[in-house]
Amino acid sequence: MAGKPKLYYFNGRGRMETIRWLLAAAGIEFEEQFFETREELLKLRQDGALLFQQVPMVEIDGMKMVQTRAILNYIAWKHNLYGKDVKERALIDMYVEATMDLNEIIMHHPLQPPEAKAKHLATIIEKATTRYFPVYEKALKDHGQDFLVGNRFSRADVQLLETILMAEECKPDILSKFPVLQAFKARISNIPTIKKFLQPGSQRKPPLDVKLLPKVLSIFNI
Ligand SMILES: N[C@@H](CCC(=O)N[C@@H](CS[C@H](CC=O)c1ccccc1)C(=O)NCC(=O)O)C(=O)O
Repeated sequence: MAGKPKLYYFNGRGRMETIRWLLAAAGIEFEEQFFETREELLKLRQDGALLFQQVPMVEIDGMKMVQTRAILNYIAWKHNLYGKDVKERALIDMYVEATMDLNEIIMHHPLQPPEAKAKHLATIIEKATTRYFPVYEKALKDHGQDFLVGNRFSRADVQLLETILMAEECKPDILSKFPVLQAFKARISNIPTIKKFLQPGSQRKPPLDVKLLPKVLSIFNI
């Protein structure tokens, strides 16, 4: 039996956070190898551990997986969080690709220069409340079920909850016009594996501390 998955990244959310969420939701314990300096990233490269010289990298089932979506797809498929057939998977893919689009904007917020922050935040709020959240609100309202797809817990529920919580960090009342999403958030947050991940002391990471920004920028040579 392979050991626990091992995640290689800096000690922050970035692109690795959704992977942490999905492993935790699936009840899979994982280890983390944080790097603090660019030299540590370069060493991983020199060791040939990074297929495209980038992280996230996850050692799982004898593989050194890279590319966030590939890693997420593998975990979801392996732990039956990807629907019951190809059509449910197609719907799940549409929903999660959209959550990742919104996540991408949100995760880059801390990297914005001070003079661009207000406008960038306004964009996050506008996209979340006019393009993305109305779709999920309607989907849940129309089929009247507990979960987004096939009335069964899937990665779509996990990734939407992660995105909702990140959006609320940007604007605490961002769900004020989405009562069905408010109920969805409470319901999915109460799933035991997710409830545990939301407890203090779990491997869930906080929003990027602005004091850590210079370190992240130097690690990735941005
Ligand atoms: N397609 C791939 C892309 C993976 C990817 O962009 N990895 C990056 C670190 S994460 C990034 C760092 C700043 O951009 C970040 C950090 C914080 C927030 C958002 C992004 C990397 O390794 N940069 C070194 C290099 O590209 O030489 C995947 O989905 O896995």
